Amino acid sequence: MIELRSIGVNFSGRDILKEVSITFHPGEIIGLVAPNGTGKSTLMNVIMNYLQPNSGKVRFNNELEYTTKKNEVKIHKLLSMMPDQSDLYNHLSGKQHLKLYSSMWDSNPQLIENTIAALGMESYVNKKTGTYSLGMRQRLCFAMQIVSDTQIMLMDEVMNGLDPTQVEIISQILVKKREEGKTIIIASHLLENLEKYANRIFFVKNGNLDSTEDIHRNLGVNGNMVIRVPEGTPELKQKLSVAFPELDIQLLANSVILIEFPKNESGTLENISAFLNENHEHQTFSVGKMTLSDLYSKYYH
Ligand SMILES: Nc1ncnc2c1ncn2[C@@H]1O[C@H](COP(=O)(O)OP(=O)(O)OP(=O)(O)O)[C@@H](O)[C@H]1O
Repeated sequence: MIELRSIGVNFSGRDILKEVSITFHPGEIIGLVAPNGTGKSTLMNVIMNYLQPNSGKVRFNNELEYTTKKNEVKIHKLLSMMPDQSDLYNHLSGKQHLKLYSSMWDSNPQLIENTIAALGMESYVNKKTGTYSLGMRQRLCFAMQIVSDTQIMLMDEVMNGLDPTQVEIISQILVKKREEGKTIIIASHLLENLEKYANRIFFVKNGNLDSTEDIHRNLGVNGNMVIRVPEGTPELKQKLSVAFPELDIQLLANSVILIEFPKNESGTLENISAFLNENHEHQTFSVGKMTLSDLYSKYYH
């Protein structure tokens, strides 16, 4: 269990984290989501004690804090941060890296073979990592953390550079680790993927961690539906806003227009469909439940 108590981090007069208080439990996958440069890595660095916060404390399992070097050693037995690809030694093989992590955390050596098999690394794990592709290096970094078998695992962009099959395999391993009672914190920009396995997701904004549950409630968008109009233009958005002033309508950077409406208002859907058919020649549009990406666009708009 990790308890963050009023964590504050300030860089050059800018609050990156503001009095953040939150508890993460065993058997939970936590998703951290935010635009680049918002504070996700900063939060992880505070949990690792790579960065001392300006205020507040982190407490582990109701007893341990970073008050002494001895405590730090104890905490780092419970905790691991997924290594970065730049941490790999090009002259060592994947297997040597796995053995290193296994011995550093004194975990069950059987986990090495199990993880190699689960991630399909058999064909290259004995080769030097200097010969690996980006995806192979990323898989190895993930495997190293899995082999460490720590109670708490922090992962920054775990799915970086992985193909869809690998993303699926790693997602399944994460779910399995959660079932074993691990606490896993993942910073990711792959929202659709995160939504599949995260128990709680937080958006970081203005130094705060806001749960998507709270955001749904506060924005009053629970159960809302969304119409997505591809190839939207500022003119079409303007026309829609005039015709439906009561609705939230956004033109996103990728030229998609998002029109949000409450689920039970089928009349609204019919009116918008009719309007689009009249004003948006030869283009299709789709209707669906509001996704995490939609919420993200709305929240960071
Ligand atoms: N040691 C530091 N000194 C000064 N500013 C820093 C330091 N570390 C991070 N920052 C700043 O704090 C902000 C948050 O950085 P952070 O690395 O936590 O972002 P992030 O959300 O993880 O971004 P990304 O998605 O790009 O990884 C950024 O503006 C960054 O420039």
